[in-house]
Amino acid sequence: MLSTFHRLGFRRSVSTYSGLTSADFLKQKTNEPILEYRKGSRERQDLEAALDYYSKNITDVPLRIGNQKITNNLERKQVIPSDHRSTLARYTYATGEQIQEAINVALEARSAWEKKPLVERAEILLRAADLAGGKYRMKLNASTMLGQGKNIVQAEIDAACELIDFFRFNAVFALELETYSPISTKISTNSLQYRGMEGFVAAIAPFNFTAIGGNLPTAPALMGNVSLWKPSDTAVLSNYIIYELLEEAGMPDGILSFLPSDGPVFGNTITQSAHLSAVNFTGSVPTFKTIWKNVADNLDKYVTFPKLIGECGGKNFHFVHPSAHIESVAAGTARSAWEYSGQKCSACSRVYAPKSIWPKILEKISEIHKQIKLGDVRDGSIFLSAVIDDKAFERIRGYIDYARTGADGAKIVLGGEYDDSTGYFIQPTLITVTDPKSKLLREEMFGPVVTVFVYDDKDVDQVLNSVKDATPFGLTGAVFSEDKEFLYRARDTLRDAVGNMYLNDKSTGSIVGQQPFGGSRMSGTNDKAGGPHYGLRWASPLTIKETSIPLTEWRYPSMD
Ligand SMILES: NC(=O)c1ccc[n+]([C@@H]2O[C@H](COP(=O)([O-])OP(=O)(O)OC[C@H]3O[C@@H](n4cnc5c(N)ncnc54)[C@H](O)[C@@H]3O)[C@@H](O)[C@H]2O)c1
Ligand SMILES: N[C@@H](CCC=O)C(=O)O
Repeated sequence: MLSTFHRLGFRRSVSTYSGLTSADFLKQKTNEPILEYRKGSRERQDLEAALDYYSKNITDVPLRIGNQKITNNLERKQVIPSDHRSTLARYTYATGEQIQEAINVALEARSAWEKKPLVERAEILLRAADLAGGKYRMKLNASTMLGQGKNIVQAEIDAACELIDFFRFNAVFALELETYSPISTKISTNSLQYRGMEGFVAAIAPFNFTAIGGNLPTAPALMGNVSLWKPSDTAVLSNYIIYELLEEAGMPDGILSFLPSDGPVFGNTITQSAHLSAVNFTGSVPTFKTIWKNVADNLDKYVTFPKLIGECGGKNFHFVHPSAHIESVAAGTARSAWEYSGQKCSACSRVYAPKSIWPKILEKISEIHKQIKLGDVRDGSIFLSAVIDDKAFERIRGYIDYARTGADGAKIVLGGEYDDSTGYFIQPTLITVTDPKSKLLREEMFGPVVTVFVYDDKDVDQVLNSVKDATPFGLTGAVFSEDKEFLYRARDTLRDAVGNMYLNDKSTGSIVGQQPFGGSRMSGTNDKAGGPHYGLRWASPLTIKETSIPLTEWRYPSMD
């Protein structure tokens, strides 16, 4: 495989901040290193310059359809959540007609793209990875920090490292798929081609991970598909920077259209097209259900059955056994529940803790809570910043106010304050409840709020069993126990309740190539982005049998 890249002129001369290039990656298959951004370092200075630039300049984001850059209107704004009077970018919504035009352009571009050798498409992603690691790294990080409310490290692990990893691992996993060939015999030569799907893919992205925005349209494109990319309204700028770097990496016109748009207008237009081949969605359960229902309503129209891939929400748990390592429960829970304001689909939002050690855990979490700083994303010392927008602020505030009434035996133990005068700030909050069926333990809040149910130690097995089916979700969960017999029993009991399980570790932080990610039940179709089989979801494999000895006999031997 390496020699193929060298033959194609894949050079080492690219400069990246971490020093790891795609050429190195092909030999080592390692994840993109996370930069530290210490004060005064080169990367910190460059990041601060990029933050300064985007803070002072409003960026215009066009629609991209084929070779057109459409900048009419630009009536919509992406604001900075921690300073919501400041505009980061201006953009416009694609109309239904423009989305239809993008479908036509994509269908036109599809045939030549799908016939290109996979290695040539992979090479574009590998070049894109190097651009993301070098020239574009600070643009990606600064736009993600300002637009999506991430602190330095949260932006770096997402917009730089995870994006780069998606590009590189997807490319290599796809090339590895191609190494399989079916058995051929004396009379027939058999082959399997990982053909792209007939039609177009609609890639619908969430706000919370820039890397997911980049992965949803490009993983299908790698496999020979054409994608309509609909970014989230609150991640338009960072997603467009990915579009630009892909263009620089050699992505031809028409393969990806960039279409900020009203969700229902986009959803209705793509599901009414006979040529929809797949939806690659990441976002909330209600939106995915709407899309699925739209597809069902249009089922008689389609040329091919559209594949529906959706990664959705969660109500992720930390289950603590009396033998658990207390510091690790406290640090893991504070990190998982509060970093990025609990806006990771995998964030811990419910904890089951035994009475015997809960006071010690709470003491440690309280110490952490005292040191945590909430503030503007440009302040390098913050742990978390504002939540994404006014709707999120209202939703999370509603849950905190519910807890404040004392319903379900709720008590706000840490945090509980909020203020949206400058930014959508919500303090990291910890609530205890006495009712194990409380909605605070069942519903996804998607904010920096964790709910704890303290159980009697003698009930540990009964509580473990109840966690299994306590919510409709099945995304992530963690068990903390130094008692290995219990740890593995819990792992087996909770097998259907998660797609990613953590033993003695927090429920967030999956890494491409290390923990392929996705959940089941209402958390999604569990296609494991970042894993070796993800590419298969975007192929419509074609099997070809070529016979060298003509078939002339029609009778079976048994007939004689
Ligand atoms: N499981 C995962 O891998 C994963 C990863 C990230 C986020 N998430 C989930 O995503 C959610 C947060 O993201 P969000 O707030 O951006 O989600 P969302 O459902 O509000 O929006 C997701 C996307 O769908 C679009 N949309 C809205 N209505 C639509 C319609 N009718 N048809 C087509 N598209 C439509 C939105 O504009 C946006 O681009 C949380 O529930 C989180 O758990 C899951
Ligand atoms: N891969 C991420 C979650 C993605 C969803 O938001 C994590 O596990 O931290």
